[in-house]
Amino acid sequence: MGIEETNLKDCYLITPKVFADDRGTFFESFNKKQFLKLTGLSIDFVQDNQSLSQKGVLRGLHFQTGDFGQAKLVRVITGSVLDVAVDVRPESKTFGQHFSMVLSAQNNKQLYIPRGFAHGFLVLEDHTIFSYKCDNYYNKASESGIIFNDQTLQIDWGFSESELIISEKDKELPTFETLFK
Ligand SMILES: Cc1cn([C@H]2C[C@H](O)[C@@H](COP(=O)(O)OP(=O)(O)O[C@H]3O[C@H](C)C(=O)[C@H](O)[C@H]3O)O2)c(=O)[nH]c1=O
Repeated sequence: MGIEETNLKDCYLITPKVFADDRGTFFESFNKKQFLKLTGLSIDFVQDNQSLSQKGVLRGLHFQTGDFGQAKLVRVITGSVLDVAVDVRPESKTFGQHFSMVLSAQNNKQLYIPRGFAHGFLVLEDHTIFSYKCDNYYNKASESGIIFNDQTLQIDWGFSESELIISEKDKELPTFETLFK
């Protein structure tokens, strides 16, 4: 497993070791001991989530507040997404900065997103299955988020807004300024 820290402290890009043979491929999608050895983080995931989306769907930017914050290990099982993690830790040197990366069934890359980050992704092809592990349970009352086209964050999603499929809930998300300034 290869691991590298992104421009955002504690946010890691992981490339699993893939074993290929004439049947296909195999890789360990998570190994707690290896993860601790390479990051120094002892993580206990308690919930796995999965979503299926068509091309143009944008989910996020979401996070849970306070004690209900979630660290996530995200990956794509089929298809591909542009995945985006935003540092929303006010005390962080990279507060308000983001990291984006294409995660796909081809590159098998995963992103570890610590608590205190907002997360979202844009789906790049139909029938994309997105799967992720969370270290805290879903808590609807603590859900928060930032509007995808936030002017402060300036995230380049690569799609025009007319092409996007976004939930009514996500269309109403507040701006970064409203939440943090
Ligand atoms: C997240 C979640 C949702 N739900 C229920 C609530 C809704 O009735 C339904 C769809 O939820 P939502 O529209 O929030 O799903 P996404 O837009 O994919 O939300 C996720 O999208 C971004 C990218 C994330 O990183 C978050 O983990 C998560 O917020 O599933 C649950 O029952 N448990 C859960 O953990």
